[in-house]
Amino acid sequence: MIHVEGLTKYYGSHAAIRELAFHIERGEVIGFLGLNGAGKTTTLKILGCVLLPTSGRAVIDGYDVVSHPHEVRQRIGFLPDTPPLYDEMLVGEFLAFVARLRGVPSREVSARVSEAEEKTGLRDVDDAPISSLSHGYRQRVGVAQALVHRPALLILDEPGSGLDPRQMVEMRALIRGLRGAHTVLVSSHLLSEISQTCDRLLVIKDGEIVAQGTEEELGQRLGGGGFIEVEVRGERERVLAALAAVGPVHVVAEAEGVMTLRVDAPAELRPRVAQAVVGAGLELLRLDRGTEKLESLFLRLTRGQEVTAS
Ligand SMILES: Nc1ncnc2c1ncn2[C@@H]1O[C@H](COP(=O)(O)OP(=O)(O)OP(=O)(O)O)[C@@H](O)[C@H]1O
Repeated sequence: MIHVEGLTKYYGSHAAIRELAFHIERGEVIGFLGLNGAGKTTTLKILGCVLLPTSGRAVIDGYDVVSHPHEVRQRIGFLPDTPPLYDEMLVGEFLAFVARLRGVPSREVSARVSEAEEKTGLRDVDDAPISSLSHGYRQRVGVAQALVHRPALLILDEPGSGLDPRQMVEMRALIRGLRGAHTVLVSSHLLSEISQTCDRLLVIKDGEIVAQGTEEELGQRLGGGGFIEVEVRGERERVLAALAAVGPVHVVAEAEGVMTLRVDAPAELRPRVAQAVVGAGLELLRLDRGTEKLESLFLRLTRGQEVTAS
């Protein structure tokens, strides 16, 4: 769906991105991760036909973004870092306007607007002025305008920007709901924002792709290997003995007979942790995959400590 080769963009003498190369299959949901200034927006604007590259090639659904921008624009929906919303319009009216602009036949506009509102949870604000919406709802309208013409590819530049934690949970659910109908490329500077939403991650640092793969693969490649967090009630020695069968165990906290522990093992071994605890007659209070560590690994990667690129 997206094929990028040697993509480079200079602003004056400064290379915002250098020799980017990656490939995204149809139907994939890809997270594009990098700290502020890493080059995410520059890359996404080139893919969105908003900016021309200095050199290199980006091909979307078989069409080159430089030589065939019209064909590319028909196939993509783009949420830029600042959504292009008209404050004085009503939500439904705005989406209908965008649908017509993107060539949706008049008789289908109303159904497409309803479909976009349904997907993004905007039904209740169809007749609300855009100016009256909260930031979270404005971001949803930004996503709705990107998908109202049913593009094969959705490019979302930091859809989580400025959202509070509850709105962030809703945005993640929204993006998960797009799977199947669209290929999605979504950027963020925080792993936690897109964690568990994406099939694969592309990590960009100082204008270069420094790693790509699933969260699990990146964790392993970065030396993390993943870990499992578990809270158990029971006698200390029995708890430790039961969990040691799964992997190396570290006690994180202990209070009033409840132990919080970290087991150094990949997240897929959670069922084994559960079996070990319950099988030993202990009480399992909580069982989570450890994501904090991956976040810190990601920060290490993007802040510049030595890591092998994939
Ligand atoms: N119009 C411009 N003129 C000059 N330099 C620019 C321009 N736009 C971006 N840059 C520089 O290019 C680099 C990459 O910027 P870009 O906006 O693509 O990064 P980003 O990862 O999207 O970061 P952010 O999340 O802050 O937008 C940065 O060093 C930035 O300062």
